[in-house]
Amino acid sequence: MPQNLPEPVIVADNLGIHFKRNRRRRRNFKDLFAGQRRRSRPGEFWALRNISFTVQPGEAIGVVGRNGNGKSTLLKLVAGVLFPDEGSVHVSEGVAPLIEITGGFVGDLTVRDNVYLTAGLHGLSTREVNQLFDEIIAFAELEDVVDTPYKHLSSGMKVRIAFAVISRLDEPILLVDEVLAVGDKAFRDKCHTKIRQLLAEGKTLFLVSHNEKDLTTFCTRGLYLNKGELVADGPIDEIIARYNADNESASKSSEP
Ligand SMILES: Nc1ncnc2c1ncn2[C@@H]1O[C@H](COP(=O)(O)OP(=O)(O)OP(=O)(O)O)[C@@H](O)[C@H]1O
Repeated sequence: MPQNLPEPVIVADNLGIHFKRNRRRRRNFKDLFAGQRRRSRPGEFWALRNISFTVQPGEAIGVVGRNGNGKSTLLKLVAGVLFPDEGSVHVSEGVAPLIEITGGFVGDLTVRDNVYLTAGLHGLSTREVNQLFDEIIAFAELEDVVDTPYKHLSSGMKVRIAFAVISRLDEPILLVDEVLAVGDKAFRDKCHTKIRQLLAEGKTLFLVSHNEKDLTTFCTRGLYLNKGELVADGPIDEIIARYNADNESASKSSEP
């Protein structure tokens, strides 16, 4: 008898996106009607191409790859912050993204207003945010700056409040980019405990990290991106071993 697998929460099918070098580029509304098979123009390069994978609910996936190899771009595509130029990514559940240090927060708004805005955008009512607000601020340990404009916070403080909000959105999929590396050790430990709790509740995790310990602690499966291609998809230990082996040989070949 075939096993009844649950419906996947993320399906990436031949996903690709290209950027223009030396210029920030976002797809505009007109691009949406320009057809799926836009070819790369001069000065453009594929940041990701031919990426296909399926994620089941509750999986914890670590994304590895050297700097600039497309990890954050992949998370942004899953979060719906960027649109693909080729292929598609279908995400069937809500996503809580912690993908940039700003967490999508607005610099001129206070910490308080940003908490209400971000939680509101993810569907929480004002009453629900009222109930969660003190817990969020206490987790972030930012009681003293609740009415300070977000832009005046330090990098570590920004990550604290972003994580505190994002981790309480109760979305089934959590996307975490390298940002946690910015927090101090005590806060990182708190975040790790929270991530463990969310995984135990059955949430799906996508974690981009250069920290092997974090990857092996939280993730069971790894995706290895190299020059914008998905070169390996498998158990996290095997993926890390392959990534390390590739990098050792790369650093040896560049020795004088
Ligand atoms: N908006 C953009 N416009 C132009 N190029 C971009 C844009 N965003 C990313 N890139 C480029 O796409 C490539 C992949 O970037 P990405 O941030 O996904 O890499 P990464 O693997 O997350 O790197 P890191 O480990 O340093 O965080 C890089 O060459 C980067 O410069």
